[in-house]
Amino acid sequence: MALASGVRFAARALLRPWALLRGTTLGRTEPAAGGGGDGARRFGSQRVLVEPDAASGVAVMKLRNPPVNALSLELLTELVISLEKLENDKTFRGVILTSDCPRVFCAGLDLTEICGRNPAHCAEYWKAMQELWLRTYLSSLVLVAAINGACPAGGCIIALSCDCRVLADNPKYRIGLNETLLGIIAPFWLKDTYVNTIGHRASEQALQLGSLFPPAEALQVGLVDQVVPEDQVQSTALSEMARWLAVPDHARQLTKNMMRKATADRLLRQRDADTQNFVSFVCRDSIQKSLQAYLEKLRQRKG
Ligand SMILES: CC/C=C\C/C=C\C/C=C\C/C=C/C(=O)SCCNC(=O)CCNC(=O)[C@H](O)C(C)(C)COP(=O)(O)OP(=O)(O)OC[C@H]1O[C@@H](n2cnc3c(N)ncnc32)[C@H](O)[C@@H]1OP(=O)(O)O
Repeated sequence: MALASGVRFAARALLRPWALLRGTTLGRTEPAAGGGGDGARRFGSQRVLVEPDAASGVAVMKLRNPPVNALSLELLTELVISLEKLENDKTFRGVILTSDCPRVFCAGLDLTEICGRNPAHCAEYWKAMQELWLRTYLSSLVLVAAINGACPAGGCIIALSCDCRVLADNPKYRIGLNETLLGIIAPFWLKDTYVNTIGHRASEQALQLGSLFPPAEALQVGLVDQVVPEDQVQSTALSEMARWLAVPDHARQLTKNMMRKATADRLLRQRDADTQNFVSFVCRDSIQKSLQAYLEKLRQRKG
């Protein structure tokens, strides 16, 4: 499914050389764990490990930005590049998105990318977040989220952009859009994605309360599709992938586009306004203070 040319252009313009080169090993391949035949060679970058299996047409894409897979500008950029590489390789039909960090799938936006940063950086950062959402939400691939850890806010939106979600049955692994608890709000396209997944009334309540759902409640509200023992998340994600890949790609892709295009177009039509809105909102003194206080609280928790 071709993304709007504007998005492709934006992606290329966004993927500045330094972001690609800083500590990454883009393009370098290494044997996947356990060897494996042709096509089993890993590739990716410093923060995204891709384990492709050409025989099945499925790749496992692991977020590897310790300690909590906070969505730094580099991680956002590397995720877009890795996904684009797999989409352009017709060997692959599906991607399982998971975490290489223990206990956390993705901690959401890297708050250090917006706390104490200038408006120009916040704008660049938010464009990268928009781009990742557009890439995953509209991907021609089948995306299955194997959620093997905590999944708040920005991490939840990545999981929601996938076609389905498998969550480990650990009460510490909570998922949801908790932005209001930080004193911020989810932008309309996150709200739209939530509504498209769990419905308007459930979204209205969960967004206002900043709800982080434990597995049983996440399943009940429809935020995730399966809750399984932690050691069965990856195998269950593979089984779910097989179910989706049993459908002819073209028909599935056209149907996915029919279901999601209107939501994505809403952002595409007003990307710059959304960016300006984000920058003016997060750069307010009151919001900066709120985010700094939240970060401080996180850092003191271990004390
Ligand atoms: C009109 C609308 C306009 C604008 C909208 C405005 C904003 C955009 C809105 C929505 C989009 C998305 C927003 C977000 O994603 S905001 C971030 C939300 N994330 C969270 O609330 C999660 C915070 N983290 C945690 O709860 C825990 O860290 C976690 C459960 C993930 C893991 O716990 P654990 O005990 O394993 O680790 P910690 O000791 O807590 O953390 C380790 C280390 O990492 C730092 N950390 C954690 N999360 C973040 C983060 N999101 N950003 C940056 N740094 C983070 C933490 O401080 C520790 O650091 P250190 O002490 O230095 O080791």
